[in-house]
Amino acid sequence: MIIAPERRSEPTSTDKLPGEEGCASREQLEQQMARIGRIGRQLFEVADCVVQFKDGCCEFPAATATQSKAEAFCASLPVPEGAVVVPDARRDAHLAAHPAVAGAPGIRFYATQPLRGQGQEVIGSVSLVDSAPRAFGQDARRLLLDLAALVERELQLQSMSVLQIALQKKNKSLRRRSLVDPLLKIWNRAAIMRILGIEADRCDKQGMPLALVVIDLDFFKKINDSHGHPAGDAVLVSVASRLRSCIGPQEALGRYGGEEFLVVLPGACHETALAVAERMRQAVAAQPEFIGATMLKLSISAGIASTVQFPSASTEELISRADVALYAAKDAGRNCVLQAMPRRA
Ligand SMILES: Nc1nc2c(ncn2[C@@H]2O[C@H](COP(=O)(O)OP(=O)(O)OP(=O)(O)O)[C@@H](O)[C@H]2O)c(=O)[nH]1
Repeated sequence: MIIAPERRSEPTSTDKLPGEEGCASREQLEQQMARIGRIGRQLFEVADCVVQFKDGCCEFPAATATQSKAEAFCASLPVPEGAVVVPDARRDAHLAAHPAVAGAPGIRFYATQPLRGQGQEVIGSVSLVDSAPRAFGQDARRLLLDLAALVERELQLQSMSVLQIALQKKNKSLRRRSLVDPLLKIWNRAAIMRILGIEADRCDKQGMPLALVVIDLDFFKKINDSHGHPAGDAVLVSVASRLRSCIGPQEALGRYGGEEFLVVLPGACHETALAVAERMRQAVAAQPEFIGATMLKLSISAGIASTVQFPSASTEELISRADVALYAAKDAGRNCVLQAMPRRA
Protein backbone atom coordinates (compact mmCIF):
# COMPACT_ATOMS: atom_id res chain seq x y z
CA MET A 1 0.00 0.00 0.00
CA ILE A 2 1.30 3.45 -0.84
CA ILE A 3 0.63 6.02 1.80
CA ALA A 4 0.41 9.65 0.80
CA PRO A 5 2.62 11.66 3.14
CA GLU A 6 1.28 14.72 4.90
CA ARG A 7 3.61 17.24 3.29
CA ARG A 8 3.03 17.13 -0.41
CA SER A 9 5.48 19.51 -2.00
CA GLU A 10 8.76 18.38 -0.62
CA PRO A 11 9.36 14.88 0.67
CA THR A 12 11.96 15.25 3.40
CA SER A 13 13.29 12.90 6.04
CA THR A 14 11.20 14.75 8.63
CA ASP A 15 7.93 13.85 6.90
CA LYS A 16 5.86 11.70 9.24
CA LEU A 17 4.21 8.74 7.66
CA PRO A 18 1.21 7.11 9.32
CA GLY A 19 2.07 4.41 11.86
CA GLU A 20 5.21 6.10 13.12
CA GLU A 21 4.31 6.29 16.78
CA GLY A 22 7.13 6.20 19.32
CA CYS A 23 7.89 3.29 21.64
CA ALA A 24 8.85 2.83 25.28
CA SER A 25 11.55 5.27 26.31
CA ARG A 26 14.22 5.26 28.98
CA GLU A 27 11.91 7.52 30.99
CA GLN A 28 9.21 4.83 30.86
CA LEU A 29 11.71 2.22 32.01
CA GLU A 30 12.74 4.43 34.92
CA GLN A 31 9.08 4.76 35.87
CA GLN A 32 8.62 1.00 35.68
CA MET A 33 11.63 0.43 37.91
CA ALA A 34 10.37 3.02 40.40
CA ARG A 35 7.07 1.12 40.45
CA ILE A 36 8.93 -2.14 41.17
CA GLY A 37 10.74 -0.33 43.99
CA ARG A 38 7.42 0.75 45.52
CA ILE A 39 5.99 -2.76 45.21
CA GLY A 40 9.12 -4.21 46.83
CA ARG A 41 8.98 -1.78 49.76
CA GLN A 42 5.31 -2.54 50.43
CA LEU A 43 5.62 -6.27 49.90
CA PHE A 44 8.61 -6.81 52.18
CA GLU A 45 7.94 -3.88 54.49
CA VAL A 46 11.51 -2.64 54.12
CA ALA A 47 12.85 0.91 54.01
CA ASP A 48 14.18 0.52 50.46
CA CYS A 49 13.90 -1.72 47.43
CA VAL A 50 16.61 -0.90 44.89
CA VAL A 51 16.75 -2.02 41.27
CA GLN A 52 20.07 -1.43 39.59
CA PHE A 53 21.92 -2.50 36.52
CA LYS A 54 25.51 -3.09 35.57
CA ASP A 55 26.99 -0.45 33.28
CA GLY A 56 25.87 -0.79 29.69
CA CYS A 57 23.35 -3.57 30.42
CA CYS A 58 20.28 -1.54 29.58
CA GLU A 59 18.99 1.95 28.97
CA PHE A 60 18.55 2.47 32.71
CA PRO A 61 21.28 4.59 34.35
CA ALA A 62 23.75 2.44 36.30
CA ALA A 63 24.10 5.14 38.96
CA THR A 64 22.86 8.67 39.22
CA ALA A 65 24.08 11.72 41.07
CA THR A 66 20.81 11.87 42.98
CA GLN A 67 20.90 8.29 44.31
CA SER A 68 19.62 7.58 47.80
CA LYS A 69 21.79 6.20 50.62
CA ALA A 70 20.35 2.73 50.01
CA GLU A 71 21.08 3.00 46.29
CA ALA A 72 24.64 4.16 47.00
CA PHE A 73 25.06 1.24 49.44
CA CYS A 74 23.82 -1.31 46.88
CA ALA A 75 25.94 0.27 44.14
CA SER A 76 29.04 -0.07 46.33
CA LEU A 77 28.63 -3.87 46.55
CA PRO A 78 29.50 -6.33 43.79
CA VAL A 79 26.49 -7.76 41.94
CA PRO A 80 26.42 -11.42 43.08
CA GLU A 81 25.88 -14.46 40.85
CA GLY A 82 23.25 -15.83 43.23
CA ALA A 83 20.86 -14.63 45.93
CA VAL A 84 22.47 -13.14 49.04
CA VAL A 85 20.65 -12.59 52.33
CA VAL A 86 22.25 -10.77 55.25
CA PRO A 87 19.81 -10.73 58.23
CA ASP A 88 22.10 -8.43 60.27
CA ALA A 89 24.96 -6.67 58.53
CA ARG A 90 26.74 -6.01 61.83
CA ARG A 91 27.31 -9.75 62.12
CA ASP A 92 28.38 -10.25 58.51
CA ALA A 93 32.11 -10.67 57.90
CA HIS A 94 32.01 -8.68 54.63
CA LEU A 95 29.57 -5.95 55.55
CA ALA A 96 30.21 -5.18 59.20
CA ALA A 97 32.96 -2.69 58.35
CA HIS A 98 31.03 -1.02 55.53
CA PRO A 99 30.67 2.72 56.32
CA ALA A 100 26.90 2.57 55.75
CA VAL A 101 26.69 -0.27 58.29
CA ALA A 102 29.26 0.90 60.83
CA GLY A 103 28.04 4.49 60.55
CA ALA A 104 25.07 6.37 59.07
CA PRO A 105 22.51 5.41 57.93
CA GLY A 106 23.12 2.22 59.92
CA ILE A 107 22.03 -0.42 57.45
CA ARG A 108 21.28 -3.75 59.06
CA PHE A 109 19.25 -5.92 56.73
CA TYR A 110 20.31 -6.58 53.14
CA ALA A 111 18.96 -9.11 50.64
CA THR A 112 19.70 -9.17 46.94
CA GLN A 113 18.67 -11.24 43.96
CA PRO A 114 20.59 -11.01 40.67
CA LEU A 115 18.75 -10.07 37.48
CA ARG A 116 19.57 -12.10 34.40
CA GLY A 117 19.47 -11.19 30.74
CA GLN A 118 18.14 -13.42 28.00
CA GLY A 119 21.50 -15.18 27.75
CA GLN A 120 21.31 -15.86 31.53
CA GLU A 121 24.16 -13.41 32.16
CA VAL A 122 23.85 -11.28 35.30
CA ILE A 123 22.85 -7.76 34.31
CA GLY A 124 21.91 -6.21 37.64
CA SER A 125 20.10 -6.86 40.88
CA VAL A 126 17.01 -6.15 42.93
CA SER A 127 17.89 -5.53 46.57
CA LEU A 128 16.07 -4.93 49.85
CA VAL A 129 17.62 -2.70 52.49
CA ASP A 130 16.44 -1.88 55.99
CA SER A 131 17.80 -0.28 59.13
CA ALA A 132 16.53 -3.09 61.36
CA PRO A 133 17.82 -6.67 61.35
CA ARG A 134 15.29 -9.25 60.22
CA ALA A 135 14.80 -12.90 59.43
CA PHE A 136 14.21 -13.73 55.77
CA GLY A 137 12.64 -17.17 55.33
CA GLN A 138 12.04 -19.40 52.32
CA ASP A 139 8.74 -17.73 51.40
CA ALA A 140 10.35 -14.30 51.40
CA ARG A 141 13.26 -15.60 49.30
CA ARG A 142 10.78 -17.07 46.83
CA LEU A 143 8.93 -13.76 46.68
CA LEU A 144 12.16 -11.84 46.00
CA LEU A 145 12.90 -14.28 43.17
CA ASP A 146 9.42 -13.54 41.77
CA LEU A 147 10.06 -9.80 41.98
CA ALA A 148 13.34 -10.25 40.09
CA ALA A 149 11.47 -12.25 37.42
CA LEU A 150 9.04 -9.35 37.10
CA VAL A 151 11.91 -6.93 36.48
CA GLU A 152 13.48 -9.29 33.96
CA ARG A 153 10.16 -9.47 32.12
CA GLU A 154 9.91 -5.66 32.02
CA LEU A 155 13.40 -5.53 30.56
CA GLN A 156 12.52 -8.06 27.90
CA LEU A 157 9.53 -5.94 26.92
CA GLN A 158 11.78 -2.90 26.82
CA SER A 159 14.31 -4.58 24.54
CA MET A 160 11.43 -5.69 22.30
CA SER A 161 10.38 -2.03 22.14
CA VAL A 162 13.90 -1.03 21.14
CA LEU A 163 13.76 -3.67 18.42
CA GLN A 164 10.37 -2.37 17.38
CA ILE A 165 11.74 1.19 17.09
CA ALA A 166 14.59 -0.06 14.90
CA LEU A 167 12.10 -1.94 12.71
CA GLN A 168 9.83 1.09 12.46
CA LYS A 169 12.78 3.25 11.39
CA LYS A 170 13.75 0.71 8.76
CA ASN A 171 10.16 0.45 7.61
CA LYS A 172 9.87 4.22 7.37
CA SER A 173 13.01 4.49 5.31
CA LEU A 174 11.85 1.68 2.99
CA ARG A 175 8.45 3.31 2.60
CA ARG A 176 10.10 6.64 1.87
CA ARG A 177 12.32 5.04 -0.71
CA SER A 178 9.27 3.54 -2.38
CA LEU A 179 7.63 6.98 -2.62
CA VAL A 180 10.45 9.29 -3.60
CA ASP A 181 12.32 9.53 -6.87
CA PRO A 182 15.93 8.74 -5.93
CA LEU A 183 17.46 11.23 -8.36
CA LEU A 184 15.13 14.22 -8.10
CA LYS A 185 13.99 13.81 -4.48
CA ILE A 186 10.39 14.55 -5.40
CA TRP A 187 7.45 12.13 -5.36
CA ASN A 188 7.75 9.33 -7.87
CA ARG A 189 4.98 8.47 -10.30
CA ALA A 190 3.20 5.98 -8.04
CA ALA A 191 3.23 8.44 -5.12
CA ILE A 192 2.04 11.46 -7.10
CA MET A 193 -0.76 9.39 -8.64
CA ARG A 194 -1.79 8.24 -5.19
CA ILE A 195 -1.73 11.85 -3.94
CA LEU A 196 -3.79 12.92 -6.95
CA GLY A 197 -6.40 10.26 -6.16
CA ILE A 198 -6.60 11.23 -2.49
CA GLU A 199 -6.78 14.96 -3.21
CA ALA A 200 -9.35 14.53 -5.97
CA ASP A 201 -11.61 12.62 -3.53
CA ARG A 202 -11.07 15.20 -0.80
CA CYS A 203 -11.77 18.17 -3.09
CA ASP A 204 -14.82 16.43 -4.48
CA LYS A 205 -16.23 15.79 -0.98
CA GLN A 206 -15.50 19.34 0.17
CA GLY A 207 -16.87 20.94 -3.01
CA MET A 208 -13.47 22.39 -3.88
CA PRO A 209 -11.87 22.55 -7.31
CA LEU A 210 -8.67 20.71 -8.16
CA ALA A 211 -6.22 21.54 -10.91
CA LEU A 212 -3.19 19.81 -12.26
CA VAL A 213 -0.24 20.79 -14.40
CA VAL A 214 1.72 18.46 -16.65
CA ILE A 215 5.20 19.78 -17.42
CA ASP A 216 7.84 18.66 -19.90
CA LEU A 217 11.39 19.95 -20.26
CA ASP A 218 12.04 21.33 -23.75
CA PHE A 219 14.70 19.84 -26.01
CA PHE A 220 16.10 17.74 -23.22
CA LYS A 221 17.34 15.03 -25.54
CA LYS A 222 19.79 17.54 -27.05
CA ILE A 223 21.31 18.15 -23.61
CA ASN A 224 21.81 14.45 -23.11
CA ASP A 225 23.19 14.01 -26.61
CA SER A 226 25.58 16.96 -26.41
CA HIS A 227 26.73 16.79 -22.78
CA GLY A 228 26.08 13.22 -21.70
CA HIS A 229 23.56 11.54 -19.41
CA PRO A 230 25.16 12.65 -16.09
CA ALA A 231 24.94 16.29 -17.21
CA GLY A 232 21.32 15.65 -18.20
CA ASP A 233 20.71 14.23 -14.72
CA ALA A 234 22.17 17.35 -13.10
CA VAL A 235 19.91 19.55 -15.23
CA LEU A 236 16.88 17.49 -14.20
CA VAL A 237 17.80 17.84 -10.53
CA SER A 238 18.10 21.61 -10.88
CA VAL A 239 14.81 21.89 -12.77
CA ALA A 240 12.99 19.77 -10.17
CA SER A 241 14.33 22.00 -7.43
CA ARG A 242 13.21 25.15 -9.23
CA LEU A 243 9.74 23.71 -9.80
CA ARG A 244 9.49 22.70 -6.16
CA SER A 245 10.28 26.23 -5.04
CA CYS A 246 7.10 27.43 -6.77
CA ILE A 247 4.55 25.43 -4.77
CA GLY A 248 3.17 25.46 -1.27
CA PRO A 249 3.06 22.74 1.39
CA GLN A 250 -0.37 21.45 0.39
CA GLU A 251 0.57 21.17 -3.26
CA ALA A 252 2.47 18.25 -4.73
CA LEU A 253 5.15 17.83 -7.35
CA GLY A 254 6.04 14.44 -8.75
CA ARG A 255 8.07 12.89 -11.52
CA TYR A 256 5.50 11.58 -13.96
CA GLY A 257 7.98 10.19 -16.50
CA GLY A 258 11.59 10.73 -17.62
CA GLU A 259 11.58 14.54 -17.93
CA GLU A 260 7.88 14.98 -17.34
CA PHE A 261 6.44 16.33 -14.09
CA LEU A 262 2.96 16.36 -12.60
CA VAL A 263 1.81 19.06 -10.20
CA VAL A 264 -1.32 18.52 -8.09
CA LEU A 265 -3.03 21.69 -6.88
CA PRO A 266 -5.91 20.97 -4.49
CA GLY A 267 -8.41 23.82 -4.23
CA ALA A 268 -7.02 25.56 -7.32
CA CYS A 269 -9.14 26.76 -10.23
CA HIS A 270 -7.54 27.03 -13.65
CA GLU A 271 -6.53 30.69 -13.16
CA THR A 272 -4.56 29.74 -10.04
CA ALA A 273 -3.07 26.76 -11.85
CA LEU A 274 -2.07 29.02 -14.75
CA ALA A 275 -0.36 31.37 -12.32
CA VAL A 276 1.54 28.50 -10.65
CA ALA A 277 2.59 27.02 -14.00
CA GLU A 278 3.65 30.43 -15.28
CA ARG A 279 5.74 30.92 -12.13
CA MET A 280 7.38 27.57 -12.78
CA ARG A 281 8.03 28.40 -16.42
CA GLN A 282 9.71 31.63 -15.40
CA ALA A 283 11.70 29.95 -12.63
CA VAL A 284 13.21 27.56 -15.20
CA ALA A 285 13.70 30.11 -18.01
CA ALA A 286 14.95 32.94 -15.81
CA GLN A 287 18.39 31.53 -15.09
CA PRO A 288 20.59 29.45 -17.37
CA GLU A 289 22.21 26.25 -16.14
CA PHE A 290 25.97 25.76 -16.42
CA ILE A 291 27.62 22.51 -17.36
CA GLY A 292 31.24 23.37 -16.76
CA ALA A 293 31.74 26.56 -18.73
CA THR A 294 28.88 25.82 -21.08
CA MET A 295 25.75 27.85 -20.52
CA LEU A 296 22.45 26.11 -21.19
CA LYS A 297 19.20 27.96 -21.59
CA LEU A 298 16.40 25.82 -20.26
CA SER A 299 12.67 25.99 -20.72
CA ILE A 300 9.58 23.99 -19.97
CA SER A 301 6.21 23.59 -21.62
CA ALA A 302 3.12 22.98 -19.52
CA GLY A 303 -0.51 21.96 -19.90
CA ILE A 304 -3.22 22.62 -17.34
CA ALA A 305 -6.58 21.05 -16.62
CA SER A 306 -8.95 21.67 -13.73
CA THR A 307 -12.20 20.31 -12.43
CA VAL A 308 -13.72 23.76 -12.97
CA GLN A 309 -13.47 23.16 -16.71
CA PHE A 310 -14.05 19.41 -16.52
CA PRO A 311 -16.35 18.85 -13.55
CA SER A 312 -17.10 15.20 -14.23
CA ALA A 313 -13.63 14.17 -15.42
CA SER A 314 -11.78 11.30 -13.74
CA THR A 315 -8.19 11.94 -12.65
CA GLU A 316 -6.96 9.97 -15.69
CA GLU A 317 -9.08 12.15 -17.97
CA LEU A 318 -7.79 15.32 -16.33
CA ILE A 319 -4.21 14.17 -16.91
CA SER A 320 -4.95 13.34 -20.50
CA ARG A 321 -6.60 16.77 -21.00
CA ALA A 322 -3.56 18.49 -19.49
CA ASP A 323 -1.32 16.32 -21.70
CA VAL A 324 -3.17 17.49 -24.81
CA ALA A 325 -2.65 21.09 -23.68
CA LEU A 326 1.05 20.33 -23.08
CA TYR A 327 1.48 19.04 -26.61
CA ALA A 328 -0.34 22.12 -27.89
CA ALA A 329 2.20 24.21 -25.94
CA LYS A 330 5.04 22.27 -27.60
CA ASP A 331 3.43 22.89 -31.00
CA ALA A 332 3.05 26.56 -30.13
CA GLY A 333 6.82 26.88 -29.91
CA ARG A 334 7.55 25.56 -26.35
CA ASN A 335 8.46 27.65 -23.28
CA CYS A 336 4.78 28.37 -22.71
CA VAL A 337 1.77 27.28 -20.66
CA LEU A 338 -1.59 26.36 -22.15
CA GLN A 339 -4.80 25.28 -20.53
CA ALA A 340 -7.03 22.46 -21.71
CA MET A 341 -10.18 23.63 -23.40
CA PRO A 342 -13.47 21.79 -23.15
CA ARG A 343 -14.51 20.43 -26.54
CA ARG A 344 -17.30 22.35 -28.18
CA ALA A 345 -20.47 20.34 -28.71
N1 LIG B 1 19.79 12.31 -18.24
C1 LIG B 1 18.56 11.79 -18.18
N2 LIG B 1 17.82 11.75 -19.30
C2 LIG B 1 16.59 11.25 -19.23
C3 LIG B 1 16.05 10.76 -18.04
N3 LIG B 1 14.79 10.33 -18.28
C4 LIG B 1 14.55 10.54 -19.58
N4 LIG B 1 15.61 11.11 -20.17
C5 LIG B 1 15.82 11.53 -21.57
O1 LIG B 1 14.94 12.58 -21.87
C6 LIG B 1 14.90 12.70 -23.28
C7 LIG B 1 13.51 13.08 -23.72
O2 LIG B 1 13.57 13.30 -25.07
P1 LIG B 1 12.31 13.66 -25.94
O3 LIG B 1 11.11 12.91 -25.43
O4 LIG B 1 12.68 13.45 -27.37
O5 LIG B 1 12.01 15.13 -25.62
P2 LIG B 1 12.86 16.46 -25.78
O6 LIG B 1 14.20 16.26 -26.39
O7 LIG B 1 12.84 17.10 -24.43
O8 LIG B 1 12.01 17.28 -26.80
P3 LIG B 1 10.62 17.99 -26.57
O9 LIG B 1 9.92 17.33 -25.42
O10 LIG B 1 9.87 17.74 -27.82
O11 LIG B 1 10.89 19.41 -26.34
C8 LIG B 1 15.35 11.34 -23.83
O12 LIG B 1 16.63 11.50 -24.42
C9 LIG B 1 15.49 10.48 -22.59
O13 LIG B 1 16.55 9.54 -22.67
C10 LIG B 1 16.87 10.80 -16.86
O14 LIG B 1 16.51 10.39 -15.78
N5 LIG B 1 18.12 11.33 -17.00
